[in-house]
Amino acid sequence: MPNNFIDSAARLGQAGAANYPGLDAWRSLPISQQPSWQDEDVYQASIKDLSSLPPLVFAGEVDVLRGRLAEAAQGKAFLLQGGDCAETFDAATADRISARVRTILQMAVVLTYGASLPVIKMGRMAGQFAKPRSSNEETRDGVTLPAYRGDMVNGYDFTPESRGHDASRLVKAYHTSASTLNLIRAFTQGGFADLRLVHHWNKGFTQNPAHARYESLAGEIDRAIRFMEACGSDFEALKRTEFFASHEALLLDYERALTRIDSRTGNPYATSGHFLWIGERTRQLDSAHVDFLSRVRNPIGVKLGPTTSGDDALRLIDKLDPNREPGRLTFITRMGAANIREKLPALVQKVTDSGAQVLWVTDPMHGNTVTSPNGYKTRRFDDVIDEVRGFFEVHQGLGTFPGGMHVEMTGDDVAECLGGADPVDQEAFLTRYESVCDPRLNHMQSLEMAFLVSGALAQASR
Ligand SMILES: O=C[C@H](O)[C@H](O)COP(=O)(O)O
Ligand SMILES: C=C(OP(=O)(O)O)C(=O)O
Ligand SMILES: [Mn+2]
Repeated sequence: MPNNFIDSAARLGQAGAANYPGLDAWRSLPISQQPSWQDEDVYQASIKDLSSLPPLVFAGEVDVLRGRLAEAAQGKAFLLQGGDCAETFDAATADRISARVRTILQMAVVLTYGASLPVIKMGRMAGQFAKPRSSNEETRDGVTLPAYRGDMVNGYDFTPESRGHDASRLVKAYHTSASTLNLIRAFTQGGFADLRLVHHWNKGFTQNPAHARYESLAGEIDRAIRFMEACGSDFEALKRTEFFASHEALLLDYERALTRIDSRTGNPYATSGHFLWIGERTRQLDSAHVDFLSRVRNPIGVKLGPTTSGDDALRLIDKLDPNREPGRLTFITRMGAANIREKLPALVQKVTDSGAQVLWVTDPMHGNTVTSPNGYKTRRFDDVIDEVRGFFEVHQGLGTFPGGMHVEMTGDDVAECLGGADPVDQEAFLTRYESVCDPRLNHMQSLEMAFLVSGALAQASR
């Protein structure tokens, strides 16, 4: 992340946020997917703590990201957004975080090299701790308990104690986000992301076809760097990289308590992450989530599923991006491979005709979830790739820019999605399925996807 934001950090004030007009309007609007905290005192104390803790991100960084996303909306950059479906407190370790960051860096290199286009790197990381669920409850062997809603709300263990909604977890989520972000900043600014380590990022991952292909690409990059160095170029820009943090803005009490006023501009910023998105389940026009996110200056996203109409999209633009500011609003479509070619064109056409310039991103995960015959929530790699292909085809057909990709992935060698070049089968789920919510692409499947997308992106950016 850029280093020149100390000033805005000092200026981000909590005092002003307490009375800022409109920031609490959401409280009187319909709201869904919120916890029922079991202890009011713990809840009040947690919100008080969060309100006085330092911001996790700074307004200046958020503004930089808005600028980068504006470039993507104009076809001059590509957004790569990836990470766990649900981060957990236990997995916030150096090894797990570095594997994920490395995988995103590797995917970004593949995309940048293949398409000659800047790639904006963004983790579903350092705050992705709250989950919307289809059902409030989960039943196992005749026992029914509250559903797991992310580590910010309750525990994954299937016991009544663990599944109770405990507001002290809000504060733990903040601190876990802070330490995750600290490590990400150290990695991406402190030498780990130096492009001269392009080979090194591949170390420690299992040998597989994508690994081998990556090695050969890394060799080409090495040669190009050595050539440029021999020509006397100083590669300061290659030594570090920007990396942004994002999560679904689901628990509005948490988001509101971390909202601060930037005294440079007097505008409110959600400081829990650089980029926040509204989920498919909470994007109703007159809902609390849409209202709250309409009032912060961060770039924001909205997930759009297959039932979204062109009018829904236009109304969301009017509410969330009334000034039609490129970079402000990202539509993350998650139609499903079977629907995208049929449903996406009308949506994109309507938005384009309205003159709005949103950033279009594909989430090829959430419309392609199935249950495996042996009972695991999974996705077929081929369906995921098919949705990405459909996304590129639709945009190519309309002359619009396919500006990014949003994936649930990890740097670990898990078995959660079926298929890939070194195919994962359902038997592997028995020993290597680790996700507490949705299935993620493993390291190799993530790299493989980057290789498949880089060709399509090269064509789109020509
Ligand atoms: O990540 C997205 C949702 O939280 C998740 O897909 C919901 O899953 P469920 O249908 O098992 O509740
Ligand atoms: C909840 C999620 O997705 P969606 O809102 O698209 O279902 C998610 O991204 O984890
Ligand atoms: Mn998910």
